[in-house]
Amino acid sequence: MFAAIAGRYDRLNSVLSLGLHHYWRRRTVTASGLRHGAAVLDLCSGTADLALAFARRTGRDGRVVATDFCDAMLVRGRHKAARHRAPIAFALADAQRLPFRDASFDAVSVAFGLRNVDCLATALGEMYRVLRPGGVAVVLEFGQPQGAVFGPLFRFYSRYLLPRIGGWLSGHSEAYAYLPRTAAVFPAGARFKQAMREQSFTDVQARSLTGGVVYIYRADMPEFEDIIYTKADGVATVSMNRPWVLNAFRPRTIDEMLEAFHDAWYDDGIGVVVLTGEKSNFCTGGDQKIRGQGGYNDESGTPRLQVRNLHRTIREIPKPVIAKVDGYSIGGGHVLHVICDLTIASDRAIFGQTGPKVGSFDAGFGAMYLARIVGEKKAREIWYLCDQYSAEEARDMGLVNKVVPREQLDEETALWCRKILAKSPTAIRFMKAGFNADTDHGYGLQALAHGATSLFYTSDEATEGRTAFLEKRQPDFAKYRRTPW
Ligand SMILES: CC(C)(COP(=O)(O)OP(=O)(O)OC[C@H]1O[C@@H](n2cnc3c(N)ncnc32)[C@H](O)[C@@H]1OP(=O)(O)O)[C@@H](O)C(=O)NCCC(=O)NCCSC(=O)CCC(=O)c1ccccc1C(=O)O
Repeated sequence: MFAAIAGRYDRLNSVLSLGLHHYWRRRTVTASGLRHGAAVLDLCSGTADLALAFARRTGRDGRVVATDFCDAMLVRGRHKAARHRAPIAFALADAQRLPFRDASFDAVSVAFGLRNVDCLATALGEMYRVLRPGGVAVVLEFGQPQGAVFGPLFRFYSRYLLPRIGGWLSGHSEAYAYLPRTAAVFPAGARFKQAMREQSFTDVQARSLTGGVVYIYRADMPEFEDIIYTKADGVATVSMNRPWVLNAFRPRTIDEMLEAFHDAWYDDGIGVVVLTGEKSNFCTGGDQKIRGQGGYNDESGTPRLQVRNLHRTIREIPKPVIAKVDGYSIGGGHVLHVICDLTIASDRAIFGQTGPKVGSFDAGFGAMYLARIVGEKKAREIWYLCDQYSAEEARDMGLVNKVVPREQLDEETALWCRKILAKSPTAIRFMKAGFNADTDHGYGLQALAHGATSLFYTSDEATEGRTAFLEKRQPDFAKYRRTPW
């Protein structure tokens, strides 16, 4: 159908929109806020009008890639780009399976295309995937104008006049009956904003133009790569987002969590922080796959894990931190929930330490504060045996405040947040400081303990633990049992 109308597509766009489509596209480019030199991916480009508008904005140093699943449209776009000497690359591509690497564009745009895809969520997910952190998505799409006069007028135009004029000028009446049909059922406005939020876009905005005939949506790809950080109704949520390793963390993850916690600390609108993990797991501690000879390597290859600062920040932020735990809370991921003020767990949560199995330990708050919570004998059992404990067992030992069925975890956590937010923030702040005071002496111990862990990481014994995990075998520590110092 799209191939059949490609030849007359541009002229019909101008006739049917009374020339407004150029203005709408210019406004879309402006809404993106992009500058010279940016890399833009335009989806469902058709004859490349929006890609051309972007190319004018991003200039010679920029990169614009125009894609469509209809080759006949792209052929027209290619000729047009050549006529305008616009540096645009063209690619045949399905918006639901983009042939581009993760995080490779500053902006992804689409005009009048998303209502044609089979699965909107999949296409939005792909847009999110190829955007780099801090990038922007802009969508231009039809709305459904309301209002006592303009609404019925517009519906009359799109139901009766547009298909006739379109059919008459293009010779393909079905194509121009299809357009108003899909526009009328597209989830415009608030529903589309929600669809974008569900794909983790943040700061989603919608602006209606020409009385609601079209909407421009603009949304951000969060600056963070390893976490999802959101703020709503007085609650900041920090969610670890590396599901392929069950949310195990690397140096960048810890750096980003620190940044998010500091933002929540200084935001007067925030009264509670929720720490959680994406895709049904909390966290499984340090990422053993990037653990080198001296510890957890950052992207430049330097061992540098700011776990000590993160533990301090969770303790010191003058607002309660609630761990919302589903799935595994294991190793360094277990220590994180231990340090949080409160823990709410789903009935499928699993808790435990693994350090002595994988060549690691936390002899700081991970030992001392754990023992304060569950008692000396139990804390020693947890670290020496490295067993796993169910949510009910964790609750029975005082490690978890409440266990709820998985489907109630969000609502229960939100309820606890609301209860806290209704209380005096100063009273809560001083109560937290008072509770902390009892174990604040642990800071020196923590510095020594984490220093010892870093030194331990350089040893053959610790390397055996890590290597055994990666090779999926039991570690052999027998030869490291030496005469005590
Ligand atoms: C959590 C498991 C028990 C889950 O087991 P299972 O259900 O069988 O799933 P798997 O197939 O094992 O996992 C799926 C997939 O994820 C990968 N993965 C899981 N966890 C990690 C991880 N931590 N690092 C890297 N990769 C991980 C796993 O390999 C699979 O991938 P494939 O490619 O498919 O193989 C089990 O997964 C498990 O035991 N995981 C390891 C838990 C662990 O030992 N964590 C590290 C503990 S040490 C630590 O966290 C220190 C860091 C730290 O915080 C610290 C540093 C310095 C001083 C103090 C501290 C401190 O702890 O406070």
